[in-house]
Amino acid sequence: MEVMKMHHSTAFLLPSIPLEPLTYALVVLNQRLPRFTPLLWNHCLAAKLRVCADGGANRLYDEMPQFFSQQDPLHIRHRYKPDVIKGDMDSIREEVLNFYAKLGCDAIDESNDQDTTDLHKCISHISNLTPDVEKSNLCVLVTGALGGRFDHEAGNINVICRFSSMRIILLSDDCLIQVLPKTHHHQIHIQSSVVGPHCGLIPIGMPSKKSTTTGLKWNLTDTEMKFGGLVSTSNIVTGDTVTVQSDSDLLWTISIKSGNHDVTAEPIPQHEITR
Ligand SMILES: Nc1ncnc2c1ncn2[C@@H]1O[C@H](COP(=O)(O)OP(=O)(O)OP(=O)(O)O)[C@@H](O)[C@H]1O
Ligand SMILES: Cc1ncc(C[n+]2csc(CCO)c2C)c(N)n1
Repeated sequence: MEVMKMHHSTAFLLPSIPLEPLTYALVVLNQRLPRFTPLLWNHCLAAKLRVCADGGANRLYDEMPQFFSQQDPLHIRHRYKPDVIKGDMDSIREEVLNFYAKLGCDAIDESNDQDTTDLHKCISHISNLTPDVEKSNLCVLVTGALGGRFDHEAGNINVICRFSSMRIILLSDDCLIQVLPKTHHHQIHIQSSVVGPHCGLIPIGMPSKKSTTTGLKWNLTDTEMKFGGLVSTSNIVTGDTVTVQSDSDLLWTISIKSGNHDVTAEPIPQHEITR
C-alpha cells in the first residue's frame, strides 16, 4: 500500500494569507511574544481559536501593545482579544482576567488538574472543538514554547508527541519544532526568506531504526538515530524541499530568520495577490 504524503509549509510566517488548505489556531504561552505574533494572530482569524494558556494572557495584555507603539494600548488589547483563556490560572493576573472576561472571553479554570500542563489543556480544548473531518486541515501554532525553563520546554515537546496526529508547531523567535508522524512520507517546503538554513531531525521517545531524507547537506539513508548515538543536529537545508521518511515519529526543527519585514502588517487578502 502506498504511504500517504504530508506537506508542510511555513507560509504562516509571511504576511500574505497562506495559499494552502489549512486553517490556523493559536496558543499563546507564558513567555515573551515572538516578534511575528501579530502576523500569526491575523492568520488565525478564520478559525476563531486564539487561546491563551494561563499566564500567556498576561503576555498578550502587556506585550501586544508594544508592537504598535504609536497606537492606544487599550485599542490594541480590544483588537487582539483571545477567544479562550485556559489553564490552572495560577499565573494570570486578576486585572488581566477581569479585562478579558469583560470583553466576553471564555475563561476556563482547570486548577483541579495538576497532572497536565496548561498547553496540554489548551490543545485538548482545541481538539475537542474541532470535528474529526476538519482536524487534518487544522494547524495549531504555539508561541513561546521554546527557550526558557527546560522542564517547560520538555513538557511542551511531550504535548506534541501526545497529540501526534494533530499538526502542532512550537515556535520561538529563533526556531520551530513539529512532529513528523511515521505514518506519512513528509514533503517540507522551505520558504527560504523566513526559515533555514539550520535544521535538525531528532528521534523522540525511542530510537528510529531507519530514516531517509533528501534536500539536506547531510542526508540520512536508512540511517539509525537514537539518543546516545546519532541524532541529526546542525544540519543544513540545501534546496526548496526536504523529504523525510522514517519508521518512527521524528521531531523536525528549522531555524527562523531574524528578518526585518513588517510582521505587524495586516495580511494581504488572497484576491489582491497578483503573482
Ligand atoms: N520558561 C518557559 N519555557 C517554555 N514554556 C513555558 C515557560 N513558561 C511557561 N511556559 C508555557 O506556558 C504555559 C503557561 O505558563 P504558566 O506560567 O501559566 O504555567 P504554570 O503551570 O503556572 O507554570 P509553573 O507553575 O510550573 O511555573 C506552560 O504550561 C508552558 O507550556
Ligand atoms: C510526576 C509528576 N510530576 C510533576 C507534577 C506536577 N505538575 C505536572 S503538570 C502540572 C500543572 C502545571 O500547570 C503540575 C503541577 C505531577 N502532577 N506529577
